[in-house]
Amino acid sequence: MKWIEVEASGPLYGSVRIPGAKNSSLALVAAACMADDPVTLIGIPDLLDIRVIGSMCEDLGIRIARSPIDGSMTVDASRIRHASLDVGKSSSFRASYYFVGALLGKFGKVRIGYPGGDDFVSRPIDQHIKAWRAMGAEVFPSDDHYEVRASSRLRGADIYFDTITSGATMNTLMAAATARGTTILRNAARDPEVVDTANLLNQMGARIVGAGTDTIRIEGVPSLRGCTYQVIPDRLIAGAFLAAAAATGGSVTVEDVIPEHLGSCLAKLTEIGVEIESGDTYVRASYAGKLRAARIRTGMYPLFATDLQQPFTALLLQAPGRSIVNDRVYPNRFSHVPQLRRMGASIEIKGSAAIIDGARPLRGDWVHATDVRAGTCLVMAGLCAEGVTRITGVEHIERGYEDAVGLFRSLGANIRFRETSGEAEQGDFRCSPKNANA
Ligand SMILES: CC(=O)N[C@H]1[C@@H](OP(=O)(O)OP(=O)(O)OC[C@H]2O[C@@H](n3ccc(=O)[nH]c3=O)[C@H](O)[C@@H]2O)O[C@H](CO)[C@@H](O)[C@@H]1O
Ligand SMILES: C=C(OP(=O)(O)O)C(=O)O
Repeated sequence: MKWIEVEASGPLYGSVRIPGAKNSSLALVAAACMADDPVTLIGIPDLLDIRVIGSMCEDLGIRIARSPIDGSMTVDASRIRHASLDVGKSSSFRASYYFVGALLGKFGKVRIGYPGGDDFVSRPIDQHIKAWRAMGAEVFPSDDHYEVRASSRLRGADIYFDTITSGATMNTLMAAATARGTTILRNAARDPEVVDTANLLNQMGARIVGAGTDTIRIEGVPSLRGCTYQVIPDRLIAGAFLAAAAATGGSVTVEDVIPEHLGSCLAKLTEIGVEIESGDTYVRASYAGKLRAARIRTGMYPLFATDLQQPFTALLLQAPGRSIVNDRVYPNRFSHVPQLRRMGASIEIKGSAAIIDGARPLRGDWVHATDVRAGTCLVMAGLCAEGVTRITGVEHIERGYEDAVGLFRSLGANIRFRETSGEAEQGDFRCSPKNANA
């Protein structure tokens, strides 16, 4: 068994270089598979999901190579043989559905496992399906996988998304890039990851305008070519480190970021009383003597990201008074809350909101991370708690961070991996990991 052990470490100080964005990288690697010759992607993080994609691609005859010099990834899909993806692999992460958008045009048929990834009770893909159907494809569900088939070349369509979804917007961008005619996406997501995907596709020869606004127009082209492209920095990792700086009373600079991508995050930090300084490619967050309670309501970009609500919950646990964190994107995304309660936090869930009474002492315990951002939240809580916090569910944290432990350590955090080959020794732990969800 593997877990992360965290102890109160005092204020975090220093700088971290922010890696490439996971949520962009997942789409960019799939998009790169559409080109007739190699695409080199710079800055793709070495994450679990990316490694699974690599192995899945190799099954299809796509060659993936990492440069030993700069870590750039070259995707060579010139010899792709089919689009029948391994069901187990494609079901182990959320964004496998991008391979439908990417490969449907070329093969007219994609077979793939249902999307996995973090479980927030409900994560429908009805808007992806709506778009594929509008472009002339049909979806055939089976027990553990689904198949999407189009009997002729996909055709451009006028698609209105019933809800703003980054996944369906990016997926449809890929499908439309080589479809016949014009596609218009209305009520499209405006996330930086959408713009990043459109920018890569355009560099591969696609004709996409309007990415970053709610209406995107795509003129289909017959084929796409290779190029070299750099992924954007991970705004969610950057936001989490800025929140961690404030929660521990320290000062952290995130480097190699695009500060504009952090607009709502920085606004909230300022509201909470954190001092922010930013330049062209960096942001520094510093504790300014006092934290203030706040209200946070998540929404799609440029609103406050649902992926930042958990780190901000850990921050607000340190702010005196009552804070309210309302998740409008995933109303059930509160698996971190019972874990924080085990540590002594006063948090109640009412509907889609977590009501936090802050500045109560936290104590270390065994806790379990059920998703990427819950893991970050628990690490932050552990840094502020008395005693030792032991976090299981490490594999979820590793889905989002190449080296979470190393990055926190570089800022002075008392944090390390622990591993036993068998059962934990009796008396070693205050509660067994199996009970950590209680
Ligand atoms: C791999 C990846 O990029 N994951 C991110 C992506 O997930 P993902 O792309 O899955 O999330 P979406 O942007 O699609 O979801 C946004 C909202 O739309 C809803 N929806 C989505 C699709 C659909 O067909 N029908 C539907 O109703 C969802 O339930 C959610 O309420 O954006 C989420 C919201 O910013 C983030 O939390 C995830 O980290
Ligand atoms: C929810 C997330 O990831 P995924 O969509 O891949 O499950 C996340 O990155 O916070």
